[in-house]
Amino acid sequence: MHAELLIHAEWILTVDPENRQLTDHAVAVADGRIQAILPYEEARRTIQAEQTVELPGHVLIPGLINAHTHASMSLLRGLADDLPLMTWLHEHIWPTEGRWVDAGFVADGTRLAVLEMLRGGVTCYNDMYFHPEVSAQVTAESGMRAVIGMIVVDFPTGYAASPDEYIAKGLALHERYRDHPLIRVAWAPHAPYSVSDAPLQRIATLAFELGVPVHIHLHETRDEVENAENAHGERPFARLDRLGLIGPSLVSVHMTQLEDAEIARLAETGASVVHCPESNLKLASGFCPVAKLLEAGVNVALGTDGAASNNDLNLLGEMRTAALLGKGVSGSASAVPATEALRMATINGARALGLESEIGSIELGKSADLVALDLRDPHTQPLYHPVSQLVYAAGRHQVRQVWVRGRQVIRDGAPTTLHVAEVLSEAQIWGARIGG
Ligand SMILES: CSC[C@H]1O[C@@H](n2cnc3c(O)ncnc32)[C@H](O)[C@@H]1O
Ligand SMILES: [Zn+2]
Repeated sequence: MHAELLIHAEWILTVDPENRQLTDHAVAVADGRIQAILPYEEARRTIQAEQTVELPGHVLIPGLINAHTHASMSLLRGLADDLPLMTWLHEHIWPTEGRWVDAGFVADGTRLAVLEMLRGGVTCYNDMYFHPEVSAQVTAESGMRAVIGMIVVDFPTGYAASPDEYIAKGLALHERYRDHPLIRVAWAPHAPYSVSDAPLQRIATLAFELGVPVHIHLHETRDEVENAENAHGERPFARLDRLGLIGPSLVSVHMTQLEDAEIARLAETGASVVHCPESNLKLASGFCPVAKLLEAGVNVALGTDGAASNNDLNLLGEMRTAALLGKGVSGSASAVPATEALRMATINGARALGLESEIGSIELGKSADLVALDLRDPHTQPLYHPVSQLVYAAGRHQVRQVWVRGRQVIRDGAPTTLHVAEVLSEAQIWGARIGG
């Protein structure tokens, strides 16, 4: 058998339905896809590889999936800290966005975020931000994978003037990326409090027709739910259900306020939840009942949210926080074990984004979106269970090799498609402009 690439790793965590942990195996890649997973000796005998990468002491995992972020908000990292959500948004973030966000901001911010994420082993992200056509282009150029949000809000911004215009721009984006190998699109109405019934109903119809996900902030804080109940006598979840949005394409982000009946409804309809533990902690938004959701059979993925509320785009850190917080919130040390946190950051993210047949696990025929971490560091030794070191102890500097669709985008810790000094210099210029 001929392969373009053979990756020989000391451990492989497949995250496939059998959740295999393989030792001394190799993954063969052809045409950007996983062609074989074999014991290394057998691979050596049977596969003619153009390139072999030897990874002693490394664990190979599926690329991590950041299921909710606002990539270009990386340029607003550290601008306004230690505030609750609504003060942070209304008094700091939205005024700053109104003044500074344009296509150039989104290009430079997305590049900074893509660089940070690739270096942290994230190979795919789900975005919601202004000028999505710019994020899509920058991401595709960097060789990363993304689901780009076709954003909708009721109010005018520098990007669009009305819900109809946001939707028209979204449809144009969908058309532009219809057959792209790395870029997909999703509807991204910002939140129930910022998008009214008519555009939400139209989005429900269009999502069904186009077969794309609907990505929305939902039940982020108790205030959000109480304000809606006081104003309209209805919880936002019930309103979205009435408008036809609770279903298999729903990617509901945050969900810190959930009643048992809502959890049952999520499970029954096949909707996904994206848990953003660090953003929820930093904004003191509340706690998503992850253990209960998993128990009920709801698909729970992991996201960082934007770097302005996290303040990093580190999925390794997010797995650790999710595993620890899941135990704290449920009162059970067995809740959200390391293997589950890894599933949330990989296959569950893929499922939420409608990409389960393509990414999220190391399986035959799937895209070769792969990450190798070197565990030969004092804080990840000795090694009883690779998944334990990965989730509870590993850091981003241990991400050494990253491939997306079989293309190496990080080699020995350094990007192959982005120029670090240039990306940092543009970020510093924006920092001086905005802060000065
Ligand atoms: C319509 S573009 C996205 C919009 O969302 C804002 N945002 C960033 N983080 C959050 C959050 O945690 N909750 C609600 N809205 C958020 C961002 O600043 C953009 O304006
Ligand atoms: Zn968000």
